[in-house]
Amino acid sequence: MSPERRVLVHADKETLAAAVAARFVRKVRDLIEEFDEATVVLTGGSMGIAALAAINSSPDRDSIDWSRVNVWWGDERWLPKADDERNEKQAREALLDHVPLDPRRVHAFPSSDEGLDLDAAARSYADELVAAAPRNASLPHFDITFLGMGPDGHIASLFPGHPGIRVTEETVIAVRNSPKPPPERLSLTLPVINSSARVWAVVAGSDKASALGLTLADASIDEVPAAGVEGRRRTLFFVDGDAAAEVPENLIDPGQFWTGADE
Ligand SMILES: O=C(O)[C@H](O)[C@@H](O)[C@H](O)[C@H](O)COP(=O)(O)O
Repeated sequence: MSPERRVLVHADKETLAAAVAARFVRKVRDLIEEFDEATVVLTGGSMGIAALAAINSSPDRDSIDWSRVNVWWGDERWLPKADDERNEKQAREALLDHVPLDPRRVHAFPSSDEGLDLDAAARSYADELVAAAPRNASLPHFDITFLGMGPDGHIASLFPGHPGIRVTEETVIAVRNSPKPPPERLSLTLPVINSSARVWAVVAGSDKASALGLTLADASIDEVPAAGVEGRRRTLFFVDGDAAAEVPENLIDPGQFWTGADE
């Protein structure tokens, strides 16, 4: 495992979500102070949304200047805009609707009721990424990319055994036949996820233990997509005790007490 990857274990889902929230608030505040903005990429799934809800209930939530935060998504479920299962809708309800974001900085994936087909929607989000990229770059600078992980080791909508995990020429892909409903989705590709300065994977539950163990043992990305995740500066796996069951002892950081030079 790369030395830049760390596993931080927390007792249960609640303390895990609260720890992620505290670190997020601190880091985003620092980024805005230093660079005048911060860019985060959100995910769906239970822990991705639980982390957002924990940020919302953090006593320090309002210490962030939310008008300087840029929001993107790592993947989206191909559903109508108002569908309760859309990652965007869940993120809005958990956090985004409760903080004073600048709507022009919130970049949701297209929804299935906007008149685009799935492939056109992927191209449209790819164009949006290019449009937001600084000069001489092809992607925005992502500071923190959140990921959840499925029991099969999928991240975003990159599933084991699907060709999407190997796509490097595109930034956004249309996903069909997803084993996790709904079958049609949109996803950033692995190189885009890994372009992020920090990747924060939030993983809880005993059903994730085996995939997490394989991820940290550098399994093949065709079998365990999460094994390919690596932020440019730091990759943190925030996990609960149940998910950590198959993580070798020597890879477990002194937990929540670890603070790197750049978190
Ligand atoms: O749209 C989605 O479903 C996700 O973005 C997906 O990648 C999710 O993060 C994992 O499946 C983990 O989800 P759970 O935490 O619910 O297991």
